[in-house]
Amino acid sequence: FSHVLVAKFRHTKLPPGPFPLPIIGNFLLLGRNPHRSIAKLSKTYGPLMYLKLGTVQTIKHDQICSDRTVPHTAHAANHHKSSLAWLPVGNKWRKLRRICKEHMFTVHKLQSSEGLRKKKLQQLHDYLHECCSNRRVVDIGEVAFVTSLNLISTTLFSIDFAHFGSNSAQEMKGTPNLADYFPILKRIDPQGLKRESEDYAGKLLTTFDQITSERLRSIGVSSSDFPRKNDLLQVLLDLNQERDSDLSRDELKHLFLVLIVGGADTSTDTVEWAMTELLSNPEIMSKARNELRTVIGENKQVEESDISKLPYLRAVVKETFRFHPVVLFLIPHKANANVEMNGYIIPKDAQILVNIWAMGRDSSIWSNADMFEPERFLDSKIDYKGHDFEFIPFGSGRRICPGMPLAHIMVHLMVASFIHNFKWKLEPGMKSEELDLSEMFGLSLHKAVPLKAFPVKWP
Ligand code: HEM
Repeated sequence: FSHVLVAKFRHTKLPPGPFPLPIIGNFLLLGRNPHRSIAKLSKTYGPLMYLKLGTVQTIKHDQICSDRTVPHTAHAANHHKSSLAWLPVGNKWRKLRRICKEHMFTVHKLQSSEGLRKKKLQQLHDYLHECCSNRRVVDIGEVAFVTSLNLISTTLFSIDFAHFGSNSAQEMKGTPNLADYFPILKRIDPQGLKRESEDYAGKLLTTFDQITSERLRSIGVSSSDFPRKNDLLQVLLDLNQERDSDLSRDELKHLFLVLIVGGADTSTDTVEWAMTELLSNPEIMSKARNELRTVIGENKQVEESDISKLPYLRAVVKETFRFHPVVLFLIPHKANANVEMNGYIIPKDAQILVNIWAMGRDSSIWSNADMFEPERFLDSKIDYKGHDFEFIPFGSGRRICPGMPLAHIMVHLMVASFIHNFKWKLEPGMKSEELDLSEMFGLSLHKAVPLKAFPVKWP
């Protein structure tokens, strides 16, 4: 195979793309919304395009290679050396993926920890109820973040990581790091993000290690004082004891770090976008709420097994993934050798960005691509499990999101909890058709202006 590539290499060239400026390359073309700028550029240069960003070479294409370009911030606390998200495809990465696939995010393991998540959703409901009684405005993104973080942390180790109304949620939010595109600036660290991440990653890793020590101690003590937990930490410790995996303490804490960081912002932002669209489209909101009323009934909590009985809710979530995918370019992949694509050469070590946002808005794939229409998914078999390549908000193939089964549960149940027993009223003077939909590009694509509204008891 590599011989063919070398031979072809002599006759072919890099994919087309705009002419790069010295040093900064095409960086200025990206602007504040690179997903939109790149989609626009691809109208001129085609679906496979070459961009030079700072000193990193970048290519956008639907086809992928499986290694990663490791961002500057992922070096904090040496996370990149043990992290599922940043390791190249190799034995260590395979071991971690296998543990996630076979022992953590299976239907069976998620069912055993369902009771833990049920409590977190009840807490969300109680908090919304309290805001409703006190006529208090709700920052939907903030509340979704606290809930997402706790849903993940409780699934992992039966512990809450955030509380409604505290700053702990905000402290964990990420900001984009300019240094990722300019390796030359790494030593200067323009935004102080490496230091911040070092601090933040270090604190979390220490916390995870303490939680593990605590659990190991409690396992040795009488079982009536410390009943066995149904969480994934217990599953991993059991595996180690059965010698079915040789996960070191170091690997364990880095695995927890990547699962929390990978899962919290993405799920939060998806829920905030879904709620933004529901509040902007009252008809869609009432269809989704009526379905919940008919299938679940009043004053009954939606359960994980109910998701399969709620086709309209599922269509709303799919449409949110199409219209507002939050991991815009997947997590950038890297070519680990010169690769031929469409007669062009993608050079070894080039960063590969797959513009999921542009795929979701492509009018040659979707009718009324610029409209939020959940109905398009009602009679369609298209799903986001990685087989329908026009719709891959979780990626596809080897690097597909391992947390997708948990994300699927979390996003559906959070949206359902927000709308099941509440109507939502915008702040005085705001109209649904005037809701601000502008985006902020970061680790995951979130709303630039937080969505705030008042819950009102319904009916
Ligand atoms: C709505 C929620 C989520 C979305 C949209 C999402 C999306 C993605 C995407 C697009 C990727 C990269 C795929 C690629 O590069 O080809 C990814 C990777 C990953 N996700 Fe998620 N994700 C979500 C939730 C979660 C959750 C809840 C967890 C864990 C609890 C998680 C853990 C990870 C990890 C560890 C990776 C890296 C996998 C690897 O590199 O091998 N994600 N996710």
